[in-house]
Amino acid sequence: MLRLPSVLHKIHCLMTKPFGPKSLKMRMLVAVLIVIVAAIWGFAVRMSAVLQADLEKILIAQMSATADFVTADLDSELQLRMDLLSQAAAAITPAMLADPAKIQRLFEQRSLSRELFPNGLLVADKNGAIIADYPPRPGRVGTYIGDREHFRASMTTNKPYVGTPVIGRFSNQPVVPFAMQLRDASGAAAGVLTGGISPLDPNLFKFRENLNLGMIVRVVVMSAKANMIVFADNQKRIMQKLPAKGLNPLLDRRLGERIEVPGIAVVSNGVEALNVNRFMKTTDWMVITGVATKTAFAPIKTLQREIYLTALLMTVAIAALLHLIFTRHLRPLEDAAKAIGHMAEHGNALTPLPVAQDDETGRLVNSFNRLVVERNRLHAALQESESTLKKAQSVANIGSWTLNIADAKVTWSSQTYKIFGIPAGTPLSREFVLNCVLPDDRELVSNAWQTALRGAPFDVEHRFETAEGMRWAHQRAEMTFDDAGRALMAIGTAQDITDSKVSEAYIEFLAYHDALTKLPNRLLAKDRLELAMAYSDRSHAKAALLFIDLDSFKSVNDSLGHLIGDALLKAVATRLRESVRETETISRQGGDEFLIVLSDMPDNEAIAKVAEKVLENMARVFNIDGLELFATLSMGVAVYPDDGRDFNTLLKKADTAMYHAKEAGRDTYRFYAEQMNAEASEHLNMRNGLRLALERGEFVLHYQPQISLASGRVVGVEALIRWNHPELGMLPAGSFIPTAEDCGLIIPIGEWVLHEACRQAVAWQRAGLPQFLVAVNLSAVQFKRGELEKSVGAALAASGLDPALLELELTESVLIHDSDQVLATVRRLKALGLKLAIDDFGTGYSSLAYLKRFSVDKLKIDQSFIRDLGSDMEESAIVRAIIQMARSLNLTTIAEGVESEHILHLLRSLQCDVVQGAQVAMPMAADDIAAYIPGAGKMR
Ligand SMILES: Nc1nc2c(ncn2[C@@H]2O[C@H](COP(=O)(O)O[C@H]3[C@@H](O)[C@H](n4cnc5c(=O)[nH]c(N)nc54)O[C@@H]3COP(=O)(O)O)[C@@H](O)[C@H]2O)c(=O)[nH]1
Repeated sequence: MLRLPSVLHKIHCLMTKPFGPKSLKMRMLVAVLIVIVAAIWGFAVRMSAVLQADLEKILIAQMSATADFVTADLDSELQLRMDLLSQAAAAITPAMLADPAKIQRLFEQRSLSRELFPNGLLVADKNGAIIADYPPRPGRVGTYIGDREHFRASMTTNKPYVGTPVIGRFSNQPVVPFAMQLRDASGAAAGVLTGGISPLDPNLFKFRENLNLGMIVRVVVMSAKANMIVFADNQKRIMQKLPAKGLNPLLDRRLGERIEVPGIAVVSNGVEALNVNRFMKTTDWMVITGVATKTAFAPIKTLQREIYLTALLMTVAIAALLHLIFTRHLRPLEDAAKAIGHMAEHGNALTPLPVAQDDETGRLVNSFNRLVVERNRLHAALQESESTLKKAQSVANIGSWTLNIADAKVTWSSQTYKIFGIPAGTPLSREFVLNCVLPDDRELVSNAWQTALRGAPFDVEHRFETAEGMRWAHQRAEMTFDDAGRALMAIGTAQDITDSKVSEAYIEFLAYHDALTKLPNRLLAKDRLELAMAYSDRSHAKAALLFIDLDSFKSVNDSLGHLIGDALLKAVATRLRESVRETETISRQGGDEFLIVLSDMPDNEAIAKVAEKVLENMARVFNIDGLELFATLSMGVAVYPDDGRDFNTLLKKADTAMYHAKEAGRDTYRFYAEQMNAEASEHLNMRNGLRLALERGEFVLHYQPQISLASGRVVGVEALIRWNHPELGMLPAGSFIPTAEDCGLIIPIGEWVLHEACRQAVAWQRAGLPQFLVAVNLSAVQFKRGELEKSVGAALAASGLDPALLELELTESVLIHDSDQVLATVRRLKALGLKLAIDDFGTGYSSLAYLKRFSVDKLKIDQSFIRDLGSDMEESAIVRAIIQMARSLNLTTIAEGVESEHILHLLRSLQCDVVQGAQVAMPMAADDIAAYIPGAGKMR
């Protein structure tokens, strides 16, 4: 598309070069001049031609009249001589032929006109010998003329005959001979009478006297038969031969066809002449009268010159006049063109022009002015959109570029310079641009370019170096082609896609790796195990999958927070990596679970060695954020091909083996054994069973009494859930609570426990039992996911139990989390008026701070300390410290797992407040409590 300035420039050029080949004025001038000059000159030429034709006609008429006159005159002269000769011949009798003297006398008596035949008369006998002459000349008689043409012709005809001019044998001058046959008595030719006259004789060509031939008219008489000129104005030409055939086509035609036609021809003296011809009646002679055209047309030529000169003067005058008119009328147009040209050449802003007159030019300028207004509006809009585009490109980090194929000229937008880290304005070339591409990617870019030259879209991603390091660019271009399919120009964009490339790479990395530890994920582990299995098939070695689960990681997470938990996981990943060959794969499954893929293992012993090394490495203390932590793990091992031939089977079996390692006391590993499989299915069955148990009401609560050491009375009971399994009988809480926590069923189960315990407590009171606390265990899961306050409130409301008789047992890990949410929940629970006991106290991260903050009422010292109380000094010290600390905080202490009198005694000496355990009473059904309490009114 032409841009407006270039269009303006063209208009300007056309208008401001008035005599250039593209000048409108010149073209109009030339066009009008052609019309006028054609008319003038057409008229002049036509007039000149008509005049010439008319003059020609007049001349031809004049020539014709002259020719007719000359022909008639000459015919009359010849006829006169032929008649005279006939009469003379008739007078010569046959007898006179026999006696020539008589003929002589006859000539003398008759005195035949010498005027007509100045050259005299001759009589020849039939043999051609002259027998008489008049006037007699000595020596003439006896002369032979039988060879003359006129003699021979007359011997064959009985008519007078005009012969071919010859040179007279006696006069030695040209002679026109006349001849008449003489006959004998039998009428046969007996001789010839001849008479002669010179062609120069004025008596023969008398017309000369009667013709005012003037200077211009010429007369020529010629004999076709004799092929010579008989008479001519120019005497030298008399008896000359006629022009050879072809030299004068008009003459050839006249003589050949014997026609009388006027015409112009170049005659034998080289002069062009207009002439007419006539044939004589008395002989074959042809008379031509003519006039030299130069002379004849002289007057008309002068006239023609006058006409042409007038036409020329008129042409010049009209041209000048037209030029003046056009200049005057086109001036406003030229002025407008100059002004437009000025704007175009100097890049001035386009401004409307003054309108000089109300005609086509005025309308043109008006249209231009409207165009200027519209163009200025569009220009402003374009500038705005260009600036928006520039901003958008800058935001999107997109630059643009062009490449002219013919001269390899490259242009870059400022953003493109910025993207490639090259100072704006640096001269560019195709080579320079290619050199910006990282050497490794140049072939890729070149190939893409070559393909684009053949019509495919140019779309390539490549790397390039900048001062800040390697970056990625995405270049796209569209090519324009000529009609022959040759590439002309490429217009493209360049975008810095480094960020998206990095993200892409990270996303790709994340598809196969764990974001936290950067270890391969399950997918990649699967892939690696499959490679290891394929290798084993070839090498007859073994492969192994080690399933690792950290022991007690949950409590680390719960007690120290996720940040520490994450840091520990990363440190564990490093330890695992240190434990195996570099070629082995370590993978994180999520949470605290890891996999190790071992390949090329000769036997199980080698696999066990790796497992032991892992455990050994884990035994060292971890320093996480200044905290010294110990982490152990449980590991299950499945071996290929012994335990399975695919990833999923091996994973399942390694998982099962890992559970067995856990059950075996943790911090150990187990190879998979078939027996384990059955147990794993049992675990699975249990989940389903728990769900059904809740629906079918198979849960029951047993209650374990808690006795005050001071009073010996039952001060409380701990509600402990039991599953009355239809096939397996009464199952203890420890056998299914962890599974219920795992699968989330602990929420509805926990709610049931709360309702049931509260209901039972009220039932006991109603049955007249003394008041005592009912302690209900709460799982951390309930705290996190359940709506605990609602459940507790609902249980209290439903049962009508006094909240002061309800005690909730929480493990330390719940409180240690110390989040605002936990604090708020605990405070709201406490606000209900119930009691709070810390279960398993001493096993976690015991802290005085949270005990105060959460307004804890009771510490329940863990069984593990109580069990070894008598034998282990350290444990005794711990129990003592806990009891003293509790006293200082005004908290009640309760010892659980009291199994002997000895321990009971020790606890009493340590001033523990309450005891619970086999030594006192094992958990029992609700009905048994009613029976137990009155009897146990006082402890022994
Ligand atoms: N969230 C809930 N947890 C519950 C619930 N009911 C029980 N539990 C928790 O399950 C764990 C195991 O409980 P259980 O199998 O019921 O064992 C309890 C007692 O039977 C047992 N015990 C009591 N005295 C002795 C003894 O002298 N020796 C000995 N070896 N064991 C004894 O101790 C368990 C009570 O422990 P604790 O809660 O720490 O007081 C257990 O952690 C229960 O908390 C429930 O409804 N919800």
